[in-house]
Amino acid sequence: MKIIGLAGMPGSGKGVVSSIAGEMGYHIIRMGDIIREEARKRGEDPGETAVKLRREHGEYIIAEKCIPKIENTKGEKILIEGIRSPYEVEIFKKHYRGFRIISIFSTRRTRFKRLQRRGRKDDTKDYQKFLERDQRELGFGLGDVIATSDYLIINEGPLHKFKENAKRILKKV
Ligand SMILES: Nc1ncnc2c1ncn2[C@@H]1O[C@H](COP(=O)(O)OP(=O)(O)OP(=O)(O)O)[C@@H](O)[C@H]1O
Repeated sequence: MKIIGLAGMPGSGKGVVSSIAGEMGYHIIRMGDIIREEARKRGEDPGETAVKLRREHGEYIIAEKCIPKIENTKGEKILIEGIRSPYEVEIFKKHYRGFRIISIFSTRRTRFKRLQRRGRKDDTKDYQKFLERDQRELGFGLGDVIATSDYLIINEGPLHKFKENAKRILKKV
């Protein structure tokens, strides 16, 4: 089984890579979906739930919730989108030899512009709010994950180039 973790700050392009991986036959597991599912049950904001879940059940909780989803997957290729902390990397490495992390980097300026354009429900046009979201993600240890990843894709240029790079790296891993 080939299993890859995907990390990057908000707006860096994780969704783009996931959809390419999907086209290549990967089964996609989104850590964000696990948080959103839990937030819905609790009637909370997903940002709040992400912090609370870790506080209540420890740093490993979101990764642990992914394991049964991975085990129930029939496919041979799995991509876990949205790894945020070194604890999560540790769990996946322990369970799956050969687990690799691909990170995506885009500058803050680029990411803010993209998120303004994307306009998903949790996207903001307020730069201060955007910085707060960045800070929350970094607080989970996302910076450490990116700094110690196995592959890095820089996403500052045109979308088609980024997609080409992503495809090449997904094939290489
Ligand atoms: N190179 C690029 N050129 C132009 N637009 C891009 C590029 N890369 C990504 N985008 C667009 O920017 C937006 C953010 O990308 P995407 O949704 O993949 O980010 P993300 O890392 O999944 O963000 P989040 O963590 O907030 O979900 C999307 O609308 C995407 O289509």
